[in-house]
Amino acid sequence: MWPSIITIEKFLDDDDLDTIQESIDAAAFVDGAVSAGGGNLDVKNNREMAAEQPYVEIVKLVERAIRRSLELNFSVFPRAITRAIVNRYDEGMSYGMHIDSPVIGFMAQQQAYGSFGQNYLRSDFSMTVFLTDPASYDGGELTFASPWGSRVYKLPIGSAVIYPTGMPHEVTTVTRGSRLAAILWMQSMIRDHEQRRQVSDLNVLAQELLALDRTSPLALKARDLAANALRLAADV
Ligand SMILES: O=C(O)CCC(=O)C(=O)O
Ligand SMILES: [Fe+2]
Repeated sequence: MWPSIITIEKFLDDDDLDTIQESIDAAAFVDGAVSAGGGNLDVKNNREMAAEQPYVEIVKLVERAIRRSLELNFSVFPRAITRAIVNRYDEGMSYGMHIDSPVIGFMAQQQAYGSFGQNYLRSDFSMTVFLTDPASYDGGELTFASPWGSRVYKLPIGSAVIYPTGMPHEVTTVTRGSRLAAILWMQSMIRDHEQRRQVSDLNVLAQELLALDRTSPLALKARDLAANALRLAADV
């Protein structure tokens, strides 16, 4: 069964967003074709931030936000993440229905960093962090062809959506303004979706019991169970 699509409100805080806006204003953008994977070149029409200083600042903030998000860590259990891409869709741009590469780096024409096979990452989850106020653009909806039907996401600035990477998705044409987002891929410590869900439920339960009473024997038992379940399942 597919894992569900997760949304995280205020994934980035106001300070992060202020710094990011300064970086965006200072940045140069190049053709997004440089990172089109697995035969998606024909449907990809967007731009992405050049790999220069303002971009490095954004990558740092996004990574810090990943580390501090309990919700993300206890649902994805990230083992490795790609560097974020900051993409941009101006009026008339879109990314047609596609699926992302199952292994980032594998058969990549443009991004062959290092020797062959280095830096491969199994993409269990994809993530979009919205960097534009939705009132300032029309269109640009991240839309999934999910097993539960079509699902549309156009979230507030600073919010994020995380989805299982195999799920077909598109970004519809922007018809007014510009839509910017940071996107990245994550490999989970736990490959199997059902097993990951179990470990996740246990860890969330333990957190909730500990929040009620950090010293209750029940909470401590749940903590140990959750930790041991993760230790058993984690492939690190
Ligand atoms: O901009 C987005 O929200 C998603 C972009 C995307 O699907 C991709 O780059 O593979
Ligand atoms: Fe995609």
